[in-house]
Amino acid sequence: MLDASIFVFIMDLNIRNLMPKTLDGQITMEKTPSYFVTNEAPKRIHSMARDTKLIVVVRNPITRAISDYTQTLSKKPEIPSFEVLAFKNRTLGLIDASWSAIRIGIYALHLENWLQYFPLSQILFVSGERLISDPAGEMAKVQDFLGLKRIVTDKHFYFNETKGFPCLKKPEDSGAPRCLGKSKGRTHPKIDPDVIHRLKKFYKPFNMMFYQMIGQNFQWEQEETQ
Ligand SMILES: Nc1ncnc2c1ncn2[C@@H]1O[C@H](COP(=O)(O)OS(=O)(=O)O)[C@@H](OP(=O)(O)O)[C@H]1O
Repeated sequence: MLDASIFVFIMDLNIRNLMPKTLDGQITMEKTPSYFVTNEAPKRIHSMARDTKLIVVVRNPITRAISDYTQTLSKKPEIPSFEVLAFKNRTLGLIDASWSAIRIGIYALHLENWLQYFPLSQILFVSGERLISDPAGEMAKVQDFLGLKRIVTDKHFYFNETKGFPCLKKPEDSGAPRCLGKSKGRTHPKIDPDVIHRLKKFYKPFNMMFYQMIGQNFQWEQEETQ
């Protein structure tokens, strides 16, 4: 994940100059997880290319927070537990919304910033859950959104039992199947169910606001979270 300050620096250099040249009919894609939560990003991207199509992968914010924590933990094993970091005051049940792992999942808040510059029709929200359970279905939506022929289909994926995730088959060439790397799909630590319960209450109004803003309901409230 690109650090937000490095990202802003690259934007200042004018990212267009860093992109590969494209021919007519080709699309340039650029991916940085921190764009969505960087305040300056929508304004700068809009001033550079207002017709940019934006794709945002979202998953249950609680799972997202645990995933984020698991990633940090793998680099800094000495950090406090998730349960400790999640609260400002655990006795009062006060969630620490300034902790980035929690704050990033307040999708409605970040989206508000983007909607000042981009219409909803230019933004596709991809379900992180369906990207795992039905990667071809989710990729069909991505291809449609980008105005591409549906080249990537279920022929291209298989479920890898060892990885526990879908991987790429590469049916058209002789290349070996390819799964995402070790840093994707890590085992999450078990989190105290009371903390999960508190986080569900915390995120519910923000999730509702988000569903209303985008006219799409991800039903994260119905999920078993771990
Ligand atoms: N096919 C496949 N293989 C492996 N992992 C998959 C796949 N599809 C989605 N995921 C989920 O992607 C999560 C990692 O994505 P990141 O958020 O770290 O990506 S990034 O920061 O945008 O680069 C990662 O989160 P963790 O499970 O917490 O590691 C996965 O749940």
